[in-house]
Amino acid sequence: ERSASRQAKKKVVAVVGGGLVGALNACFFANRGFDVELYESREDIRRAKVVKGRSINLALSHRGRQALKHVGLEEKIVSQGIQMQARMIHSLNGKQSPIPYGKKGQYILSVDRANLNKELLTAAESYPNTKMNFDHKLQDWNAETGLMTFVRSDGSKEQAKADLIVGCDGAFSAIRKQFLRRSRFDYSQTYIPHGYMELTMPPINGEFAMKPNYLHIWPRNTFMMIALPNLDKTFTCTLFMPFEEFEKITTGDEVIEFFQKYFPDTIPLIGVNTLQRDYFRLPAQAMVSVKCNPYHIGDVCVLMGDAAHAVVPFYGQGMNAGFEDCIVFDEIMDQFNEDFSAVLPEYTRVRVPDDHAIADLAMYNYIEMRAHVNSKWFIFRKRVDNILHFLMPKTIIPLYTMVTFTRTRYHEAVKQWHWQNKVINRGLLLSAVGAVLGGSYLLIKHPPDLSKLIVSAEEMWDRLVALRTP
Ligand SMILES: Cc1cc2nc3c(=O)[nH]c(=O)nc-3n(C[C@H](O)[C@H](O)[C@H](O)COP(=O)(O)OP(=O)(O)OC[C@H]3O[C@@H](n4cnc5c(N)ncnc54)[C@H](O)[C@@H]3O)c2cc1C
Ligand SMILES: Cc1cnn(-c2ccc(OCc3ccccc3)c(C(=O)O)c2)c1-c1ccc(Cl)c(F)c1
Repeated sequence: ERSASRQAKKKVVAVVGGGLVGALNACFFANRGFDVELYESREDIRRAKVVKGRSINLALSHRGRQALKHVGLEEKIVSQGIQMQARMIHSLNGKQSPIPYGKKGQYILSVDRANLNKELLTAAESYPNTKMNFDHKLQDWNAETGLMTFVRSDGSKEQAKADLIVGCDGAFSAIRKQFLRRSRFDYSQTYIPHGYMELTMPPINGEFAMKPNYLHIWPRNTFMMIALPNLDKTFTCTLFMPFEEFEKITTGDEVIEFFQKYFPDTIPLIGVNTLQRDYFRLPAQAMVSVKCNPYHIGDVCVLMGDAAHAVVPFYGQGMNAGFEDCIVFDEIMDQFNEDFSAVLPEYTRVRVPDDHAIADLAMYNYIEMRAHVNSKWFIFRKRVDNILHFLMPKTIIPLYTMVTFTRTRYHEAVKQWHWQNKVINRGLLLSAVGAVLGGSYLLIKHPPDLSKLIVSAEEMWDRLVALRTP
């Protein structure tokens, strides 16, 4: 009877959304001994027949790896990823310039999205206290009672209750809908004018078409393209371009014309037919940035991952930020002894500033890259970053390094970056003033003999004229 009462005390946590963050979160809560009910609208992607489509990949970096480490999955996922040890910047003339991230051993990983999701679902399912409910699309839920209504693909409905509902149902979250009906809930969403399209770069003679251990980037201001390697020796290229530009390209010839103009080196690597086939396979997809606050309702519901903060993909941090949400929540559960009425408000207080900061940083990167960044500028900026970091490793840490290779809180990385910019600008100003003062001192101290100067200038002019006269 004691065990029954203990059994009765076990709380039920409903994780809505079995994507990357939901599946990982199920592991975190199952690890704590909760009864976890995972609800996912899609069928079990592990059972779906292997459709040899395009493999979509993502950049996994430190924050995401730390979350995987918490549930013992880091080694497994890292072993199935491909290291990208530097950026490879492709110039218009075909020149490739590798730029290290900074220190040796600092690399990001290209991981396959579907494979990662499957591994996380399998890990969640391995806990005896976790139940997987596929083909369960949340339709509505009640913030007072915690009662959820799910609809199945056969049209039938099911209801379920939980002590805690964790909304991990992505950028267009159904869980978040209830939040929107409540007062003092801040919400903003921004669609950017760019869309994205994924293209596959096949192997050439069974080998990678380009060097595999790099994040390949073609920065062309308005147009940008990146390529991440896959285990099957293909690259998944993502083309970012304004929708109005996508709409101008309507024929196979126009695709080649466009790539000839902006990404000429990729045509022989992707192949004309593959390029024309892939380009028209799917329309360009939209990118949305979502910010909201608070992330919780009472002690009943909390949002995590894209449901809480969808970010534009120009920092490669969306999944990493969502994975870090899981660690932060878990740490607060320890601090407040799993008391949801204290944990949820604290999670909002701690996490909102950081997720808003990465949303802003990703948008800043998008605007900066769209406006200024071609290959020369990209190379210049990153080389300056690396030199300053080398000269003053404790004072100047590139923003990308803080975001990608540390768990510095996102909003603190932004503060540090602003402070560093001030120091650098002040340093530049001082050295400019010093040069002017020093120069003028020398001119006053040792005035040049102007007559000699004029003679030598006249002599130079005569020589130039002589050169030009046949
Ligand atoms: C082009 C592009 C490139 C990106 N590149 C990177 C990158 O390099 N690195 C990185 O870290 N991030 C990247 N991201 C971001 C990353 O994809 C997302 O941050 C991540 O997928 C968020 O995971 P999530 O689980 O919160 O949401 P999702 O992955 O969207 O999962 C949500 C899940 O909820 C389910 N669901 C939805 N509605 C319901 C419902 N009503 N009931 C039940 N289930 C529901 C969905 O079926 C899905 O399985 C990129 C995003 C894009 C668009
Ligand atoms: C998937 C992924 C992982 N990281 N990054 C990333 C993003 C931005 C970066 O710098 C911005 C900058 C360069 C030069 C000047 C200002 C800002 C760097 C970098 O520093 O290498 C790396 C991406 C990515 C995603 C989309 C596009 Cl379009 C892209 F190019 C890269």
